[in-house]
Amino acid sequence: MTSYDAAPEPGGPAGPATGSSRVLVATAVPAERDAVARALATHPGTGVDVLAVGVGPAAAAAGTATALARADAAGRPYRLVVSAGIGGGFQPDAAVGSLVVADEITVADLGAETGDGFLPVTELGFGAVTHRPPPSLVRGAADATGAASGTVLTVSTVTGSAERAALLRLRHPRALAEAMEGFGVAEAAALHGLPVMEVRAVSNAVGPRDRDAWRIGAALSALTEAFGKLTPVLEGWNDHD
Ligand SMILES: O=C(O)c1cccc(C(=O)CC[C@H]2O[C@@H](n3cnc4c(=O)[nH]cnc43)[C@H](O)[C@@H]2O)c1
Repeated sequence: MTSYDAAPEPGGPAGPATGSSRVLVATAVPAERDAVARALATHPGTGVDVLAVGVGPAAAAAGTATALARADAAGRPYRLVVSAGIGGGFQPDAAVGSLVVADEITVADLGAETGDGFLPVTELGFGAVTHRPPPSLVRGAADATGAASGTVLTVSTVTGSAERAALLRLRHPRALAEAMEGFGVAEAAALHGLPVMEVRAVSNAVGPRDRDAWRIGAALSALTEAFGKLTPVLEGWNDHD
């Protein structure tokens, strides 16, 4: 079953009888949702739902948590959550049009500025800044799609300068891409005790803002192609890490 924009209604149509086979894919915007849905349409009966939950970590966390709670209440819980969409790629490691699977989902700007630099919220004694997807799932996804695996950063502000891009890479040397939802989706999944992964098709280079250079169409096509290969991996994966 593929859902659009709202969480599946409790007791609603379609979907497998048992809840344990279900996977939730959360995108930011409808164009990304539709790109994933095009691939899911070639794999009918998968039990993979895709929702557009909004742009940014707060909308992503709220929308994902709501979908997970509704599914629980309906007695048809999800077993895996995927954050997916387009993203910025750090050059030269993640070229425009390429695919990145996160082995770490890290929020880059949750913390405090101090006289000695940025302190992540964990160093202030709170919360988390990183979620780690199951290694076997990351490997399976990367093998199936040809994606590179590395850290995907979650930012509330799209990077717009070479200086900021360089600073992010200095703080996160394994970062391949940045986007705006992964950490929010991961926090919602963690709240429900579920594993999470993130897949990004690179639409633009992280760096000086040049919106005309964003290759959104190519990235959305790459996302569709990726989910064509990824869907059997999501279906077949079991949490035995
Ligand atoms: O204008 C369109 O047609 C269109 C179609 C699909 C998606 C978009 C977006 O603007 C999606 C915003 C979404 O993309 C992520 N993103 C993409 N590049 C970056 C980046 O360099 N830094 C951070 N985030 C990026 C992000 O997750 C946004 O939610 C437009």
